[in-house]
Amino acid sequence: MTQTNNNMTVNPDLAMERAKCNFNVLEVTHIFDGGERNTLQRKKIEDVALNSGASKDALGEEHMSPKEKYENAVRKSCIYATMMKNELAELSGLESFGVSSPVIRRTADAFFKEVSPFLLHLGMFVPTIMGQCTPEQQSYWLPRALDMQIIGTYAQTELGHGTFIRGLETTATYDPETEEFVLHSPTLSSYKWWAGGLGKTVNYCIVVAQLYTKGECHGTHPFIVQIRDEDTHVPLPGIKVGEIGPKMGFNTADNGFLGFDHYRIPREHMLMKNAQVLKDGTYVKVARHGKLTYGTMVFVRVVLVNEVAFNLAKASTIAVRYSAIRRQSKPKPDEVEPQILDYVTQQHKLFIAIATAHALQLCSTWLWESFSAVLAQMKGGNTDTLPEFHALSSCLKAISTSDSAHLIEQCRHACGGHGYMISSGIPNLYNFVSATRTYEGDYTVLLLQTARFLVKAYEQAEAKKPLTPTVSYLAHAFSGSRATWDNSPDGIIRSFQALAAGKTAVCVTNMRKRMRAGLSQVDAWEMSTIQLVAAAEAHCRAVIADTYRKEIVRLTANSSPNVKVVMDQLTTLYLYYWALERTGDLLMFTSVSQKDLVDLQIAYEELLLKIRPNAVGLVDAFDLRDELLHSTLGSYDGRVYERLMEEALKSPMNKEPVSDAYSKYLRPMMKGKL
Ligand SMILES: CCCCCCCCCC/C=C\CCCCCC(=O)SCCNC(=O)CCNC(=O)[C@H](O)C(C)(C)COP(=O)(O)OP(=O)(O)OC[C@H]1O[C@@H](n2cnc3c(N)ncnc32)[C@H](O)[C@@H]1OP(=O)(O)O
Ligand SMILES: Cc1cc2nc3c(=O)[nH]c(=O)nc-3n(C[C@H](O)[C@H](O)[C@H](O)COP(=O)(O)OP(=O)(O)OC[C@H]3O[C@@H](n4cnc5c(N)ncnc54)[C@H](O)[C@@H]3O)c2cc1C
Repeated sequence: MTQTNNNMTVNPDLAMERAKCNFNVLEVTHIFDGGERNTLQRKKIEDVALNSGASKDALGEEHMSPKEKYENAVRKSCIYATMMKNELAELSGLESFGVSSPVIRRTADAFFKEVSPFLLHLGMFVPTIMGQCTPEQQSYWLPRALDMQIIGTYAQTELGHGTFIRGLETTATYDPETEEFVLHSPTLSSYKWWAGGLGKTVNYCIVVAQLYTKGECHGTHPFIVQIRDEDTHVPLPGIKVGEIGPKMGFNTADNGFLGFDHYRIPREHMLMKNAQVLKDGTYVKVARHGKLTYGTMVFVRVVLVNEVAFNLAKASTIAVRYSAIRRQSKPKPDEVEPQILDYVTQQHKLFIAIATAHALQLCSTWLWESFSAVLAQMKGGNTDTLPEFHALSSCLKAISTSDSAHLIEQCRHACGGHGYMISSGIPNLYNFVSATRTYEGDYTVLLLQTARFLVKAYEQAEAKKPLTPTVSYLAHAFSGSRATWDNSPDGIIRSFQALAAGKTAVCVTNMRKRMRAGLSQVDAWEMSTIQLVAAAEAHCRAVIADTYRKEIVRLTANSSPNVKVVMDQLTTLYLYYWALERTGDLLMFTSVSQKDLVDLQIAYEELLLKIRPNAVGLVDAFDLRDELLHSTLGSYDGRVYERLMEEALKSPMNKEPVSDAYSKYLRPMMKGKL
């Protein structure tokens, strides 16, 4: 039976959940939007972009051929880009194209079940122009890129190398005679591979290549390169470009390959903010830090934390709403089948997903603010805070993407068989987010970057030298006793820090032992990398827990009592969950006892029950319109079975009563005539 609510027919179980929610949902929405004003502005943007129906497809994307899917994605990208230039730019308060605006990103998702072929233009091409060009170069390229007169991508990865940037093989050799660079792909493995939009969409790209001048190699540098004619879009002579083929996801992103045959570009097309080649071929290093050319990657790592938090919020909204309408099994024979959300194991699967979406959302805002501060310092020529920020953004990118992918998959498990339907929305979310764990720096590789920093910080702490803020807890690593366990939120966070410090200490001790036994520093490091990754992970969990807790306390200081309670419950749940996931480590590095852990498990289970009545309210507070969810299971009205059937009937397989395959294959086989 269904019930009508605000002119909408709502599933009665969902209506009941909403009636029993005991906190003000809108207040929580405001917290995560960064204030009521932002919520109103976001809603206005969503109304303008989505009310016209321009984001909808006549036929579901999933029923289209790869070519149709791509063309449809380009069609909608063009509609959305035009909206951004006109209606949305002004509304979003952005002077120009909303390169990093989370609201613009969020709204764009309504247009694409997978991704836009323009993602790399906005996500990396434009940011690279902004971050790596001189002011003169910027004034030439940026207006054209922002106005979409040219469309670009970021071509760094090659067939042979993605992680090891210094190993890239594409060459850019300066020719002082003509004042040009000659781009060349000397081997098959030097072909650029993966860049989004490269296959068919873009006419320009940032190419990262080994710079040679006066016979000397100066390492990798970025160049802006035209690859297709601005009018006909035909690839230019000397360019070999195409699409790389079907992938697990990203199938509307036309990821491409690119090779150069002695292809010439003007000298001015090297992006010269950090290093220059003068007309006579003299190489001049401008930047004070050797890794500033990696700046766009750092930017995207920061953006990705927000991106995956948003996608996890979508998956948890779908799975929690579905769990409220789905009834299954009969544990008490005299009662009706319970909503699956009443099962404690289901709550264990889902509430951590909500809490993690909150934790990552708040960490992403905090990370963005830290990034802005680092950029401001670097403008003044000070790069002192960059190593700590690189370590921080690396581990947050690694852990946020990995946790989100895992929890989105857990949301799918929580939806049983129906979660496996493309129309549930969850498979597309998983396919998108699982790629974020790999691109922009693989999980292991980035955690090892953080571990490098941790080991150095540990050595500084050992020498009683000052420590930077995110690792200041390492100063307590030398007390000689195990950290005292205490199950208050602050106590648990201190334990997480003790755990990170303890794991780092073990790594340092083992590496020193191995070196004393005759191993080189490189080999001793390599042999310790399993533990180094674990130390970096522990450090990151301590940072996330600390930031989440502090931010929630700060942001709810003036909230109504029930909002304070439910937000406190969720942060506590997050801390308990991770403490219980790491009991072995806690036993190694803190004074926690077996009894403490048994008590903590019981406290965790009781907390799940306290959160249970507010579960639907909590996901409603993400305020995700149906157009953003793309889900038969997660829509606001909970008409799950009706939507599943409606979607099934749209399948082209249902257009004819008998499939052609019957007369072609089945019938002959069954009649013994094949
Ligand atoms: C509608 C609106 C849209 C808005 C846009 C929204 C965006 C949405 C989000 C999605 C956006 C885009 C989609 C993205 C698609 C994917 C794109 C890509 O994948 S591009 C390719 C990315 N590639 C990588 O990330 C490669 C990973 N590898 C590396 O980063 C490096 O090779 C390495 C760090 C692993 C190693 O570099 P190397 O030069 O070899 O350095 P060493 O290990 O020797 O370390 C030396 C030293 O340098 C320090 N270091 C390294 N990197 C940095 C850095 N970035 N900043 C500062 N310092 C750095 C390192 O710590 C070492 O320091 P020591 O002091 O010596 O320890
Ligand atoms: C959907 C998608 C979109 C992409 N878009 C772009 C794009 O637009 N532009 C672009 O330039 N690139 C893009 N990429 C490429 C991406 O950046 C790389 O795939 C990524 O950086 C990983 O590098 P790799 O593929 O070389 O992996 P590899 O480095 O070969 O990794 C393979 C395995 O080896 C391990 N490994 C590698 N090095 C080490 C080490 N030093 N220590 C320990 N373990 C190690 C890794 O952990 C991993 O398990 C994209 C990739 C995907 C999947």
